[in-house]
Amino acid sequence: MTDFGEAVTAHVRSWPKVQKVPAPKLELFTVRDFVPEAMRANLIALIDTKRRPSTIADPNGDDYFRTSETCDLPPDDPQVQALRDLFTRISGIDIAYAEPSQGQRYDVGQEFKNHTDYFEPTGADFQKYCSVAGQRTWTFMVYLNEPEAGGATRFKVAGKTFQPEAGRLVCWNNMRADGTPNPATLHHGMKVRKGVKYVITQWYRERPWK
Ligand SMILES: O=C(O)CCC(=O)C(=O)O
Ligand SMILES: [Fe+2]
Repeated sequence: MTDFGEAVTAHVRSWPKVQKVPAPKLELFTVRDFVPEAMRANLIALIDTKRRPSTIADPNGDDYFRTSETCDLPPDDPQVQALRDLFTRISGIDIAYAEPSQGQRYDVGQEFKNHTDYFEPTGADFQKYCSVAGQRTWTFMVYLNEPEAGGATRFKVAGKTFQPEAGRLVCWNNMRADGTPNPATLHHGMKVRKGVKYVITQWYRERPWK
C-alpha cells in the first residue's frame, strides 16, 4: 500500500474495537488492549537491557527537550516481530516502509516536550533524515505499562490527552490530505511523576526504509 492517506485510514477503521478520536484536522485513533500482556512484559525486559539516551533530529537548544531513554529493538527478536506483525495487520502498510521499532523508557521527571514526529522540511537535517525513505507518514504508539502517576500523551492542538494504559494503541496520520506535514499532530509525552513508563513507537515512511 502506498496511499498513506485514505487507504490506511480505512484499514485502521476496520480493526475491531478501534475508536476514532474526535479531533479537528487530525486522523487520530486508539485501540485498547492492542498488545497482549505476555508480549508487553517481554518487550519491557528487552528495553531495559538495551537503553541509551534519547535523541532528537534538529537540536533546538533545549537539552531537556527529550529526557527519556530509547532502545533500538532488535529486529530478529520474536516479540518484536510479533508486534510489527500487529502493526502491519492494523495499518495495512507494507513492513518495508517501517522504520526500526523503538522502545522509550521514562523515569520520574522525564518527558518528551511538545513536538511533531515528522521532520521539519526547512530543518537543517531534512536531507540527512529523509533523502532515502522520505518523510514520516503514520505513527503507531503503544503503552506497555502504566506509571503510578503522570506520563500522559497530550495532543495540545487537537485537545486530547491519553493516560497511559497498558496495551493501548494510539495512532495518527502525520500528513494532511495534500501530503504536507500536519501541525495539528503536535504532542507531548508528559513528565512521569511516579513510577516508570514504557512505550514503543513505530514510524512509517513515504518510501521503503531499505
Ligand atoms: O511517550 C509518549 O507519550 C509520546 C512519545 C512520542 O511522542 C514519540 O516517541 O515520538
Ligand atoms: Fe512523538
